Amino acid sequence: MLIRLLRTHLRPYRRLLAAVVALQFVGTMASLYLPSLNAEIIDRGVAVGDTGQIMRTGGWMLLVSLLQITCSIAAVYLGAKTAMSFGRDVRGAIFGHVNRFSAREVARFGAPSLITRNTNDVQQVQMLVLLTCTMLVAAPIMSIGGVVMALREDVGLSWLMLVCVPVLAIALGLLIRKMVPTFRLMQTRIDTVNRVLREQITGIRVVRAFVREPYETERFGVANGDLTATALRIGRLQALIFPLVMLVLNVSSVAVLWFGAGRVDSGQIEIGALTAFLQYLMQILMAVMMATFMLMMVPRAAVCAERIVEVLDTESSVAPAARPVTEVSGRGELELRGVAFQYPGASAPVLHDISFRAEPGRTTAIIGSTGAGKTTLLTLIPRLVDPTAGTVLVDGVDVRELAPDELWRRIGLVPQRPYLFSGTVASNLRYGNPDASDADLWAALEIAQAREFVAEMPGGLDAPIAQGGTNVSGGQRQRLAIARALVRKPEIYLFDDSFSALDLGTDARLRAALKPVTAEAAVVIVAQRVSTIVDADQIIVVEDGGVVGVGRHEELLQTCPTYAEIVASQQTAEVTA
Ligand SMILES: Nc1ncnc2c1ncn2[C@@H]1O[C@H](COP(=O)(O)OP(=O)(O)OP(=O)(O)O)[C@@H](O)[C@H]1O
Repeated sequence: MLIRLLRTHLRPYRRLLAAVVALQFVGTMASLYLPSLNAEIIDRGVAVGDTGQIMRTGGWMLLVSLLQITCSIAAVYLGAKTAMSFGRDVRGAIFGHVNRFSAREVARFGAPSLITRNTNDVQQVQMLVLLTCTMLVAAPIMSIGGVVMALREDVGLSWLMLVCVPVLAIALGLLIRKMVPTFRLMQTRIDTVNRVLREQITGIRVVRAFVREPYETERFGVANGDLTATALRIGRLQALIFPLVMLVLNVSSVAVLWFGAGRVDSGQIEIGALTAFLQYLMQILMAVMMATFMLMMVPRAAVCAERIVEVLDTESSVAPAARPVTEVSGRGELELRGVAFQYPGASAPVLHDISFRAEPGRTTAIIGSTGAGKTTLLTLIPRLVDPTAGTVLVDGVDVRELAPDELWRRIGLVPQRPYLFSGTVASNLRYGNPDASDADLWAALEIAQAREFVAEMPGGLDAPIAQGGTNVSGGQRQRLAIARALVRKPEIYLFDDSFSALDLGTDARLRAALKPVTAEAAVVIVAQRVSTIVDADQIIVVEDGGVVGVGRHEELLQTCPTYAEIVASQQTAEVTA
């Protein structure tokens, strides 16, 4: 998965990567050259008092150092650029893919996990790319080159490398092996913290109303504590890495000096060569450490890549047809034919054998007890989910065959719990029609009975709206959502209990104002209140997921006991109230 993700999303940066590799190569070669120049300056210059040699070799050292530094800086910069671009592309790909998900896939992953995958998980893989860009070439060249150069300086001390390098590699390897199982747990625990945090923030009013702060604090404390415990477990092991490397480096230095001193005394090696040998050994050990860091990142990045690819590989259950219909003639006639729907994991369908037709210029109302399946039914029309059986047709075309844009262009949905985006009143109203003029917005607000309160808001159309519309009342949010749908001028209006938060007078005025605007459109209204739908051209009575009555108000009072019961219960409630 990791390789696949890297291959796909690093492909556009092949040239950049090639430049990083080339710079790394030159920079590392320069690093490898420096200790031998060091040996030369000591043995041929300092030891024999040859100032000319010191100047010449010193000059070379300066040039080589400059080259090494320049290459390193450029490689790090270009490596970071590659990693950042990679991260941006993967985040964009996930965002675009999730955008096409149906409610089913979103529910499967859960919003907090989708957010973690698109942020923290991408960041982990991005860090691996950054580290790889910085060390992929440097580590192997430095270790192999270091061995070759060290042997050139003194073969007699080579056995020291055979001891120190494997000791460090094995010790680091053991540490990493202990860390790997914790990485997956770490990502899952980040998911959990995000979930609890999100629930607490979105449900803050309920938390307050039910005085559940202590409970929520404890719940967050547990999730937070678990995450910290996992991070600490990794941290404890990581904390051992640096001291371990330092220990091996120091012991190796002492060993080289100990054994090297004897060889210098007996004239088998010069002092400069001994210094160079020591530097090469340090370089090799540092390269081993760099490689270890990279290897340490790989398992965590692999877990994250797996989680990212899982999202990217998930096909939307409402994916468009291979050859979608892009042009449909008609005015937006809606038809449901034998539609059934079952939620994943549910034991029985929530809707079964639903058939009706909603014609342009007519209002179709759907009424039924709570939980009867009314909202579920509406979600099938714009393909938020697809039916498990039967067909939804718009102008005679199965919505699964229609190009998504063509379908959504025709539909204006006002959901039961409308969502407003952070921005302004105007940006929310223009959400489905960015070209709408201010006059269009005010006209829609007038119909939605929202003109007055928007005019009173500081800034009017430019008044700020908080994320989710939390700075306006439930009824105002509903009216803004209705205005947003009106600005769109769709052919099919779907109102899901959109008038429930309005008082009876506003409800009646709004419906009266809607009539001329929606005269040409097919209007489907889900409602709880009989008064909202009493004059509908057609009322569909839904009970336990099935249609138990179709007709006008008076007709249904005679023919449909469920409807008569709903009407009677609401009349009784009014009288008692
Ligand atoms: N995401 C879901 N997963 C599983 N079951 C669900 C889901 N959403 C709704 N249901 C179930 O489907 C049934 C129909 O729900 P739906 O929201 O469509 O009813 P409704 O008629 O709109 O109710 P209300 O009038 O209270 O809004 C209910 O029993 C509900 O518990």
